[in-house]
Amino acid sequence: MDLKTNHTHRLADAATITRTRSRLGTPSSLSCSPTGATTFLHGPSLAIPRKKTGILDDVRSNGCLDAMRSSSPTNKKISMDIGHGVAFFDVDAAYLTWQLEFPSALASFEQITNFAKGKKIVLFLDYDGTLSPIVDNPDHAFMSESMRATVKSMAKYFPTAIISGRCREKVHEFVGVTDLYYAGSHGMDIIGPPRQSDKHPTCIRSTYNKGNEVNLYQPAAEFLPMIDEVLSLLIECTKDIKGAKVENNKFCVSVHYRNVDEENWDMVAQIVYDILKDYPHLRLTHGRKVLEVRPVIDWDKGKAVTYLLESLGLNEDNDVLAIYIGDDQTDEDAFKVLSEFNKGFGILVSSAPKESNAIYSLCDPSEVMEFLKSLVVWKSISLV
Ligand SMILES: O=P(O)(O)OC[C@H]1O[C@H](O[C@H]2O[C@H](CO)[C@@H](O)[C@H](O)[C@H]2O)[C@H](O)[C@@H](O)[C@@H]1O
Repeated sequence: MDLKTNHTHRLADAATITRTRSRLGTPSSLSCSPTGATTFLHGPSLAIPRKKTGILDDVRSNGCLDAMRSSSPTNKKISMDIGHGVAFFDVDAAYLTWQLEFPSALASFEQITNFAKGKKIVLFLDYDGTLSPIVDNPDHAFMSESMRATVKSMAKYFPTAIISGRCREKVHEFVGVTDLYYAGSHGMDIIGPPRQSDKHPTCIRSTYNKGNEVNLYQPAAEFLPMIDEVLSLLIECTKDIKGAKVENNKFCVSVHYRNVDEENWDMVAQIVYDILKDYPHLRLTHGRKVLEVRPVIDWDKGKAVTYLLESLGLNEDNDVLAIYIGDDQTDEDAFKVLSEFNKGFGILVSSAPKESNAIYSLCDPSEVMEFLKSLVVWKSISLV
């Protein structure tokens, strides 16, 4: 794809910032220099974007706000009068009904292992909301030591890959286990096993931890300058919205609104929409209280799973059982690929009913850990 002919690169374009801000009713006292530095012409006190009724039309009419509201649902506790008072239950009736369609992978463990007998199991694990609980500050989404130990023992028995929306280096740092494959930026930055014959031209053979040979695959490499530009614009244009946080995920950008007052979510969305109007090669997807800006290339977590299976020499193997565990909308692409190509199945981590391409469910990261531990025990016993 020739990006240059269709898009004029601009570094933190002042016009875009000014246009976005004025559309949102940001005071005219705020302007931005071409380098992205903000200048307060009349003092910084007016720097918070204000809403103007009737202006934020796009995000209200295109369903974006609805998607933002419905992202990251949590289970509501239900109360029941049991005679001596009120008892609270962690699961509600709707969740139990939903589990008829998406049975618990723990409750179905025997069924799963019966099916897995004699098969080569490969594990794909999402990070946020799967291995670590969702927390308000993305920089503090740490994994517990017991989860780390569990993932480490998983890797002794099964090829295991972490596939995250975060930048690869960051998720590697969070997980801190070396004997795994890592795919960051929603699968657009993969460190995988060395491949014998490679159809992908942008693969680079390199050495990694312990001097092992690996393959680095970055299918969106040419988008890097564009992503950097948009990152600067997003940081600049959202900086006055209390609670908004822009995260650099290398080949994508996350715009978090979890800590923004709900009445200002439309402003966050409109800023992202307005900026993306100038970038037809970038698109927007929704995550858990986060808007994800990413290249339009035909690549996602599902493609990353296929790529890794190919790299492991297992894509044509009928005895493979790939298990993908994830909680997010972006994990659905991987669930779908596994079902469509009959390579395995997805397990959705959710404490609330949700539509999904997964087959099984788990409630939260603690259940994920229990499931992984059970797999390790089952495998170690079967080897004796
Ligand atoms: O593919 P994942 O590993 O699930 O990454 C998806 C995004 O996860 C992170 O954001 C989410 O988790 C945060 C920490 O719990 C939470 O504060 C945020 O609201 C969630 O959206 C991460 O920060 C993003 O960069 C990832 O894209």
